[in-house]
Amino acid sequence: MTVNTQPTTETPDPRAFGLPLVEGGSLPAELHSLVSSVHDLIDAVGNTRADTETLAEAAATVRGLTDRLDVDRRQVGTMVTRDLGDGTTEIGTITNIVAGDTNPAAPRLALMRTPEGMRAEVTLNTIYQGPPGLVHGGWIAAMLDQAVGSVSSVETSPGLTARLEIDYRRPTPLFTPLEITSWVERTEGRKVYVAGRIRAHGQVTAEGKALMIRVEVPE
Ligand SMILES: CCCCCCCCCC(=O)SCCNC(=O)CCNC(=O)[C@H](O)C(C)(C)COP(=O)(O)OP(=O)(O)OC[C@H]1O[C@@H](n2cnc3c(N)ncnc32)[C@H](O)[C@@H]1OP(=O)(O)O
Repeated sequence: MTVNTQPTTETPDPRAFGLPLVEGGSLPAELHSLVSSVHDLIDAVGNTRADTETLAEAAATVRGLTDRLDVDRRQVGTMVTRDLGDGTTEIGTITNIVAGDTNPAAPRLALMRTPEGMRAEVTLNTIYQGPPGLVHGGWIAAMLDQAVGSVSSVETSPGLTARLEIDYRRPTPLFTPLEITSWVERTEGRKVYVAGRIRAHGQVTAEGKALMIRVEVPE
């Protein structure tokens, strides 16, 4: 078995595959503000006990806004650059459910590069609830998938998750700062073995191990 411990960095340009690429810094402040407002709206809708008249009025208002916004859609697969805090950038889909800049359902997980791999802090509201007051187990897996996928992409080259294994060590609380870290353990050709961890109050709540398969880019 050949073990390559010196990953190569080669990020293909998505435009070569017909995918639009947007500079993250070029997204207007008004769009960020809209995404943030709709994020808060989702939380409010999920928890409201408003009277039926208010609910009906809100539904009509939201329907009207949807119709106004849904006139000029981005192409599916639109990519965006994101600053990783160390002078490097990564490229990901703009509506990525975990980290997408324009996805109001995303918790805005901003992974930054560290000497060990990647790290993010996030505090989750009831949009991500599974058991009472706790983060949904599938969402924990989604966040770890993103964290390991991102570190694999940045430290080697973009790939897809072939295998993901999660150990749920303790309940992961809502409304609590969570620290998410990820790192590359080793690479073997196209196979990248990665791992990640979620901590709350310094205690590990979940750990993940994954196998990423680097995408073969045609010449
Ligand atoms: C870009 C910016 C940051 C992005 C972050 C994104 C994070 C989110 C990541 C995701 O959620 S990806 C979406 C979920 N994953 C998928 O949809 C992948 C679906 N599976 C596939 O498309 C293919 O199975 C895959 C590309 C993973 C592999 O297919 P290939 O045909 O390219 O590879 P192949 O099947 O020949 O396997 C290559 C090697 O990996 C091994 N392998 C593949 N799947 C495996 C598996 N499940 N378990 C163990 N080993 C596996 C396989 O045995 C082989 O080993 P050897 O080279 O030693 O022979």
